[in-house]
Amino acid sequence: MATHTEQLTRPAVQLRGLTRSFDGRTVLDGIDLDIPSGQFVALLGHSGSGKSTLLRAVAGLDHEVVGSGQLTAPERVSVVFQDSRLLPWRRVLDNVLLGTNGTDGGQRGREALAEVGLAGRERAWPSELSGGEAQRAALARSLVREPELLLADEPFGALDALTRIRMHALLRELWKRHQPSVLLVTHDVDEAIVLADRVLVLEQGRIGLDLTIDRPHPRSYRDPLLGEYRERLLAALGVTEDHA
Ligand SMILES: Nc1ncnc2c1ncn2[C@@H]1O[C@H](COP(=O)(O)OP(=O)(O)OP(=O)(O)O)[C@@H](O)[C@H]1O
Repeated sequence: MATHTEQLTRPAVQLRGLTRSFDGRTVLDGIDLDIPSGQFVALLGHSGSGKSTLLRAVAGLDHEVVGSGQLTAPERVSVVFQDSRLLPWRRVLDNVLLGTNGTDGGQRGREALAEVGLAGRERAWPSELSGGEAQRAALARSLVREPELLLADEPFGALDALTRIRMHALLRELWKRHQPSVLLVTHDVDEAIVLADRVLVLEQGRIGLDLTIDRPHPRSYRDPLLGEYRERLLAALGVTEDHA
């Protein structure tokens, strides 16, 4: 049995030898990963490299991955996807409260909506929200569960560039306030280095690069030191910026 000290220092997420194949093709090839409690981690990789597969496994949504290795994750996990997945026939507050016991008359849901800047929109229908507002509502829905781990799969991928930047600030602010561990899947190198304290690159079924971003927050996209991280990540992804 784990001692009290071991429980306190144990990482929020612990993967050992996690493997997943589809039709005989190996997508995750023995992934080892520890995410300390409260760390904000971004996961980069080319399309088809297995980012969503890894996230789904950590979320407990992939039953076939069980038995391929060791997977430990917290009990309270929230997942946010690229589309908000709000139920169109429920008002915004009812969407946020979905799956909660609602014993406080929806108070926590109202607070979560206020936190993401949607106070006053509780009774709106999802169809009345913009894409950015719908993602804010999705974040509010994830918050009411007070997750120890927030998993986000390209949550801002469908938003315009300006909205995305505002959402970056919001996510970071929510993280600072609630301190969940975060695993954010993204295609966007800049998004990863502006938001995360650690960026992983998934390639050929393994973590090819594990980079700590040692810069204070809030980070500026124009910080020249972030440029160095950017180059390392692009190199790990095999991307050259030479368009000449
Ligand atoms: N349920 C499934 N059945 C068969 N193949 C799958 C399944 N889920 C994922 N795959 C395959 O596994 C590989 C990795 O997919 P995954 O969605 O994890 O990649 P990704 O890195 O998230 O890609 P993207 O950035 O394009 O979303 C792909 O080749 C995909 O076709």
